[in-house]
Amino acid sequence: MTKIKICGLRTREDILAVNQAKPDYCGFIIEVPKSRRSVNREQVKELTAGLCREVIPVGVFVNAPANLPVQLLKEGVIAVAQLHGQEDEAYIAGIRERTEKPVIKAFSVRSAADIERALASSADYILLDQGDGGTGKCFDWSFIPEIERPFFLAGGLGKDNLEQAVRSVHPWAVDLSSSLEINGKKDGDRIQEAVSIVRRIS
Ligand SMILES: O=C(O)c1ccccc1N[C@@H]1O[C@H](COP(=O)(O)O)[C@@H](O)[C@H]1O
Repeated sequence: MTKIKICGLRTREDILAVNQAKPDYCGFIIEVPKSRRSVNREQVKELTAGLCREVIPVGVFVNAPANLPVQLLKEGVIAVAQLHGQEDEAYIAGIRERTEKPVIKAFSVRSAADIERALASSADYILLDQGDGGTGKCFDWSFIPEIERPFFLAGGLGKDNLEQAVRSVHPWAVDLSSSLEINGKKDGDRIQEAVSIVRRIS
C-alpha cells in the first residue's frame, strides 16, 4: 500500500486535521528561516504532543547543525529526520549512528543524473522532489527509472495528479504540502481528500 506524508504542519488545527485523516507520516519544517512553514523546536514539541500515535512525525531540516535533528530524535519529539539541504554522507551516517533512527534524504531532480545520485545515498529512504522543497511544482517523472528501494515522491502533488503519480511512478510514499493549503493555511478537507485518494487506489 502506498504511504502518504502530509508536510508543513504549523498549528493545532493542522494536528487535528491529520489526527482525523490519519496519513502515515506528517512533517514539520524545523528552523528553516527561508520557509514560511518553519516552526521552532518548542513549537514542534507542543504540536507533536497532540499527535495521534498512528501518524509518524518527521522533522524536515535544511543544512541544520546535526545536534538539532539528533536531539529531537533522541527526545522522541520526531521519529524520522528528513534532510532537505546539501547534507552529505558523513552527516547522514552521523545521525544514524547517534540515534539509530531512520533518515530520509531529499534530492532535487533536474536530470537522470540526479536520480543516480539519489540511488547511491546511504539514507534509509530517498525523496525525489522538484526543487528546494515546498515549491508546489512537479519535476519530469519520466526521469524516474524502475526503482527497487523505497522512495518518497514529492513536488506539486495534489488531488489532480495523485492517482497518476501512484499508478505510473510507483513510489513507496507520496509527500504533499502546497496543494493542501488555502491562503497559506492547511485545509482539513484537502488533507482528508488526499489521504482518501491514496487509500482508495493502493
Ligand atoms: O515546505 C517547505 O516550505 C519546505 C522548506 C524546506 C524544505 C522542504 C520543504 N518542504 C518539502 O517539500 C515537499 C512538498 O512539496 P510541495 O509543496 O507539495 O510541492 C515535501 O517533501 C516537504 O517536506
